[in-house]
Amino acid sequence: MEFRTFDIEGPALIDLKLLQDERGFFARTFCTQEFEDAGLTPAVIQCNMSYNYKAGTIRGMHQQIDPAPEAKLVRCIRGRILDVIVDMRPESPTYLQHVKVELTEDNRQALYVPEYFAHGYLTLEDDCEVTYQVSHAYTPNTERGFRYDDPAFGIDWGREVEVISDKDAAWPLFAERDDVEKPATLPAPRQAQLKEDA
Ligand SMILES: Cc1cn([C@H]2C[C@H](O)[C@@H](COP(=O)(O)OP(=O)(O)O[C@H]3O[C@@H](C)C(=O)[C@@H](O)[C@H]3O)O2)c(=O)[nH]c1=O
Repeated sequence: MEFRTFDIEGPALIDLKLLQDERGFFARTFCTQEFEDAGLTPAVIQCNMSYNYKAGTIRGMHQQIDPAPEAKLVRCIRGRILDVIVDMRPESPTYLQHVKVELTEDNRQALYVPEYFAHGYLTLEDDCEVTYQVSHAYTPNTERGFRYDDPAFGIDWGREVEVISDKDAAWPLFAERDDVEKPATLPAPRQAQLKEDA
């Protein structure tokens, strides 16, 4: 695997190393040692899959807080998604900034989502399937959610959202909440860059 990092501390974009032969290829998709060497949390407690009928379906933005924070490794195995994470660590110099990547069945990339980040994705085609492994058992009462279109994040999703759960449509806006740490002035929204592109 090849790990690329962003100018936000923590997340990583992971490329597979394909070992090709006449049958096709072999690739390692997860390795405790390689994750440790790259400074990522390697715990896998649960593996999940979600399927989406329609392009324009959004899930998120979801965050697990203490005492059950989750690191995630997200991969799109069918179709194309826009995967977005927001730095929700108040002590971070990049608090409220986001990472946005396109994960597709063709690029086979995975996004490593560190603990405390909010995560969401938008399908760019019909019939998208996403798998992700998580570092903590699902704990519904530590889930916190944010609006995908929250002006505090300023995420450009690039297309209309057509399908959203009632739960995700109803999250309160960052500016109106009392369960988050608010800076005296909200920073301008910013999308992180891959280090090699910065
Ligand atoms: C996430 C999850 C949900 N569920 C249940 C709760 C509910 O009945 C049903 C659907 O849940 P949700 O609507 O929360 O599913 P979904 O919107 O797909 O939630 C997921 O969104 C993405 C963006 C993430 O980052 C994931 O961690 C997870 O939060 O599945 C579990 O039983 N175990 C789980 O681990």
